[in-house]
Amino acid sequence: MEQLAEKYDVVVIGAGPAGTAAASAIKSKGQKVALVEEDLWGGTCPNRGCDPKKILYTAVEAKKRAELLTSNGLNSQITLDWPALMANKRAYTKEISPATKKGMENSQIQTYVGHAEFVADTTLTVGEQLLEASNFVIATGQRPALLDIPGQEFLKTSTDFLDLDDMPADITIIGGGYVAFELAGIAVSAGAKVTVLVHNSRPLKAFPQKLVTALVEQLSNQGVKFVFDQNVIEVESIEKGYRIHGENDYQQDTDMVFAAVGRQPNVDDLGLTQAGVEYSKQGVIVDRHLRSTAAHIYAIGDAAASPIPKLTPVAGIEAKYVAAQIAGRDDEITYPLVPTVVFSLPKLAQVGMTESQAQKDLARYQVKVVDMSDWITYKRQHETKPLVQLIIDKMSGLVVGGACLSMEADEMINYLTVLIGEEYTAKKVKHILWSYPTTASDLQYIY
Ligand SMILES: Cc1cc2nc3c(=O)[nH]c(=O)nc-3n(C[C@H](O)[C@H](O)[C@H](O)COP(=O)(O)OP(=O)(O)OC[C@H]3O[C@@H](n4cnc5c(N)ncnc54)[C@H](O)[C@@H]3O)c2cc1C
Ligand SMILES: NC(=O)c1ccc[n+]([C@@H]2O[C@H](COP(=O)([O-])OP(=O)(O)OC[C@H]3O[C@@H](n4cnc5c(N)ncnc54)[C@H](O)[C@@H]3O)[C@@H](O)[C@H]2O)c1
Repeated sequence: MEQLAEKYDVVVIGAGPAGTAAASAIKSKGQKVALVEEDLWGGTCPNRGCDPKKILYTAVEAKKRAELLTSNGLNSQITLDWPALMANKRAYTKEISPATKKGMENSQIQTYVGHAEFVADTTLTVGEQLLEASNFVIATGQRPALLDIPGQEFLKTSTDFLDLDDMPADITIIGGGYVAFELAGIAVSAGAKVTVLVHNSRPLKAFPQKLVTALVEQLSNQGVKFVFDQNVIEVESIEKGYRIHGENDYQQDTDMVFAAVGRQPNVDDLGLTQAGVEYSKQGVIVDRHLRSTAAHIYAIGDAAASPIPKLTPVAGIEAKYVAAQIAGRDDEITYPLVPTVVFSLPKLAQVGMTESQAQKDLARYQVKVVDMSDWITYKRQHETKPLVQLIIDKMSGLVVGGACLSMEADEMINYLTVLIGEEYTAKKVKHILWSYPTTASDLQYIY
């Protein structure tokens, strides 16, 4: 007997920040919505990404700030208690999945547990269940990429790191992006010997060279060993831990190896071909309306191959946009400025025009780097070489891009996001009465 399909206006696949926000926004517009999740409700960010990382980082940050004040007013030696810190993290994350699912159900969103797979362009299966809808939203996110090398099975990922029972004595991280720099900072602070293997000589490529070089220097001073221009070709299991083999006879033994070499979209086992949805290595191919090649199927968040940083606030904006599109709006998506922070030691943040974009037109743009070491904020904290970089449009005099390396970079970048986005002139910034002495009051010296 043929199985009857449950019918919805919209089925959303994936209950991460993108999918939950989309389902809520679509429901609030009066549509009948189902949301499918095969793993943890809430997705990557609160379960194995931003939030657990930030919980671990909060202790790391406190330790770092205390260390900077040692001999300058603080005496005690602070060490991280990894198992207790992990218990603190788990106390937070264990509530996320059930609470998120319940929250969706309380909003009258129909929830399904299992793997969604299209069987036609209007129908998908979740286990034995058939779901039919007029519109679909693919919000399936990404998973850590691994390396296609012998010993691939020994590689751990950021997900494993953020749930380690104990911090190993010696870890190696392969990669030179966000994850590598964040995990390195946490691990070295927790007492591990850390090696970062980068396959080229330019880590954190999207960030300004000078600030990245300063970050590498500061992490190195804290004990992180960076090895550049080294391609890993094999990971071998040995009696105690692993032996990493690289090109040119490079060899190194370690207790645990983490791959931090990017993320790959969860699109390959979704039955997309049956639905007429095209995809690439970057994710579901979408137009400026976030519509896939099947016009009634949208893709948002990390699963979409849109040219915008893959971050939680971006997923949220795309979710609300798609809900409005499904409800009848037809404008192209526009993004506000997207600030981004690498939570390392110290933090590295950026917003707006980048250094490499400015360098293509130096007749128009000025790149200005300011060393903030002598300012009260950084003197009192005893920070090593805090830097800020501004990109200034010489024609208008406006700041159009900013980057910052310091323990205050996350807050500084939020201020810059507002000032750049709202096109504040230097005169206007200097006219604002900021509370003093704070990160915000430093803005008057930068502009
Ligand atoms: C270690 C780490 C740290 C990060 N830190 C930050 C940060 O500090 N700030 C920031 O803004 N961003 C950060 N990010 C990025 C952020 O987590 C993502 O951008 C965000 O989670 C994307 O949301 P999403 O809903 O698109 O995808 P996800 O959160 O990945 O959710 C997708 C969901 O879809 C489900 N799914 C997949 N396939 C199917 C299927 N076929 N059927 C049913 N369900 C399916 C998955 O199980 C998952 O729950 C970090 C990421 C990582 C890995
Ligand atoms: N604070 C944050 O906002 C935050 C934190 C973590 C992750 N994220 C998100 O997750 C994404 C993934 O982070 P990530 O660090 O894994 O990726 P990434 O894209 O930031 O960096 C990947 C790194 O791996 C290197 N690499 C690529 N292929 C390689 C190979 N075959 N061998 C060796 N090295 C290789 C790249 O050169 C690069 O240095 C980020 O782009 C971001 O969207 C955000």
